[in-house]
Amino acid sequence: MIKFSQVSKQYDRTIFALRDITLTVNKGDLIFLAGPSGAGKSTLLKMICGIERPSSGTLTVNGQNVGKLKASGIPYLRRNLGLIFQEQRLLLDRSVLANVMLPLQVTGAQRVEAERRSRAALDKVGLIDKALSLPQTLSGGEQQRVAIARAIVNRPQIILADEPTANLDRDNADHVLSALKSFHAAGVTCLISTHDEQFLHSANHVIFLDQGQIVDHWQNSSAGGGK
Ligand SMILES: Nc1ncnc2c1ncn2[C@@H]1O[C@H](COP(=O)(O)OP(=O)(O)OP(=O)(O)O)[C@@H](O)[C@H]1O
Repeated sequence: MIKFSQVSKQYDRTIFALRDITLTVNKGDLIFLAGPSGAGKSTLLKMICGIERPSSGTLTVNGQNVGKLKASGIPYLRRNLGLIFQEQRLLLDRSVLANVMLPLQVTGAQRVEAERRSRAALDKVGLIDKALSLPQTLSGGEQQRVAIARAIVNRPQIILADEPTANLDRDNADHVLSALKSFHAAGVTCLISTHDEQFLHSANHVIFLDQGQIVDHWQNSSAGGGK
């Protein structure tokens, strides 16, 4: 589904954000990316959705070679991706429901259908009662769950989440984690970067990055996680 073959990314001559990454993500995987600040976690996620391109090596996502995609091919690539990135903030002057409906309206869905699906997405993250509220009246954790609803409303095959629990308290972080796990349980492939020990504690599949390289990769097929 996602295949990195000896992929490196240099932002300039001196900084290797990623170095010689070889990695396969299979359909239905739930993978956490861990590692210190600057390790390359965000860069890896940004390459999968075409925000950044490989400097060398080959990256394919659903059979598409990301390094060779024209700019006009990027929206097509992202059609199958649900993105949860810090930079993609909610529009503060629109209701929660309107925010979640946006991706559907961009792809030309009928308003009634867009609203029905958006309400269903909000229901899944436990926020249907906030549909008509403005985002700033919600807590940080609730806003993050709205961002998750917006990311999944197009029924993506893959969710990419960059530090989805950053700045959240334990309760809200747990809500966010369980929302993501429920999409994984429904068959969605998830890649999640995190510093959150609690996330990692319950994880079955973790890739550790340091200075742009994979330094450890562990996978436990039984429930409960651990090395
Ligand atoms: N747009 C950019 N231009 C130049 N250098 C960048 C850019 N984005 C990231 N870098 C550098 O690339 C390296 C990897 O950064 P990246 O954001 O991928 O790490 P990270 O593991 O996600 O860190 P954090 O946990 O702090 O978010 C760092 O040295 C960073 O300074």
